[in-house]
Amino acid sequence: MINVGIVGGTGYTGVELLRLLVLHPRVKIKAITSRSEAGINVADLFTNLRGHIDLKFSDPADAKLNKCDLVFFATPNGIAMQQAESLLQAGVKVIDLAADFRIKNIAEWEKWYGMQHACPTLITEAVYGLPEINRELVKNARLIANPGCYPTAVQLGFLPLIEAGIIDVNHLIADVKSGVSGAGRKAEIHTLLAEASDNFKAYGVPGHRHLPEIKQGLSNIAQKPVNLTFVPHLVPMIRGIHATLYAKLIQQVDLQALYEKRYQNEAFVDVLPAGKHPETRSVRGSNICRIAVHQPQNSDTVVVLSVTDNLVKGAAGQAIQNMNIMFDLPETLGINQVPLLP
Ligand SMILES: NC(=O)C1=CN([C@@H]2O[C@H](COP(=O)(O)OP(=O)(O)OC[C@H]3O[C@@H](n4cnc5c(N)ncnc54)[C@H](OP(=O)(O)O)[C@@H]3O)[C@@H](O)[C@H]2O)C=CC1
Ligand SMILES: CC(=O)N[C@@H](CCC(=O)OP(=O)(O)O)C(=O)O
Repeated sequence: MINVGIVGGTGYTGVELLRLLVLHPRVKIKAITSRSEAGINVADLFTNLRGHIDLKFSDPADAKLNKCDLVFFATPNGIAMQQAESLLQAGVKVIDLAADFRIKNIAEWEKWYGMQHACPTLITEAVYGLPEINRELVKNARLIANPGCYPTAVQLGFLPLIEAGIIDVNHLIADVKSGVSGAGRKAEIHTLLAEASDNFKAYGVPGHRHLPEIKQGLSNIAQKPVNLTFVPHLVPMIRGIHATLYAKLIQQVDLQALYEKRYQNEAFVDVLPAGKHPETRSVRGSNICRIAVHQPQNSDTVVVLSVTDNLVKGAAGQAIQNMNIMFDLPETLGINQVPLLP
């Protein structure tokens, strides 16, 4: 069994990790931390877990994390970087769901995240955990930077086009919508029911912190710098990411065949038949990214639609996918749930 610790067990990604891990046949959850709920039974706070878990939240300072085989950080940015080094030294693997180890250029990270990096020496070693690109590196990793929710949907959507070298990478556009759980469980005015429901707005247009992450990933695939306009939106739904991606074709190929071939061996990427439009509810609660590729009116513009559940393929599910790969388990173990409809 893999002995697992979760730091930040009361946030939305933390409780999603719990929902998936309590039924994972090769995992034993040893510790779940919360500063605000320390001493409280996990199943008293999250009643969906009643009958599945018999643990109390512990304060992060008291949790015996260095006795675990793996620790997930489901914490705000800037927390994992303070503890990763000592855990690795104790032989514990680390998966950070936040952004502490995602960006290789430290000055760039410090600019976007507004803090000094506490552990720059580990950035080179950290593996960006998008298995569809980095599976071989994930296998031997000790430290995983789990991708952001927007970056997962956008990178998987653009990937086949960039790998094939058939689009102009200087003018990429990602128009992306997120449900409000993407903002986390902490109280904030913009996620109040009266603010977020029956409303729809863009935000972060001058610059969102996922922009450098997506550009870094796409530039690695292209093996040259890419230019991207990224516009996130908040939509009145709870879960889900819907990315509409635009690029200019510089070469005509059978796009449907390209996407089907690229993802034919990927358990968690589903390419829809030609002409279809994926819906966020078709992936809700699952680790699947569903993609459709279109070339409207046979013009030179390709439009890709990519949907995920931000809390699963965009966070907890992808983190468990990485864990399965790191521990040489079947990649789908414990995370092949059928999406919830309606
Ligand atoms: N929501 C989403 O869709 C996605 C989120 N992420 C990232 O995952 C991480 C967690 O997100 P989410 O679950 O939404 O966040 P939440 O705000 O919902 O939860 C944060 C959790 O971290 C704990 N925490 C906060 N501060 C500290 C601290 N200083 N030390 C230890 N624990 C702390 C909180 O519990 P307590 O205060 O009681 O200790 C809480 O359990 C974030 O970095 C987020 O950006 C990534 C992809 C998608
Ligand atoms: C809707 C919403 O507010 N989304 C969050 C991003 C989601 C997130 O969790 O950011 P990381 O993946 O980098 O951790 C935002 O725009 O700040």
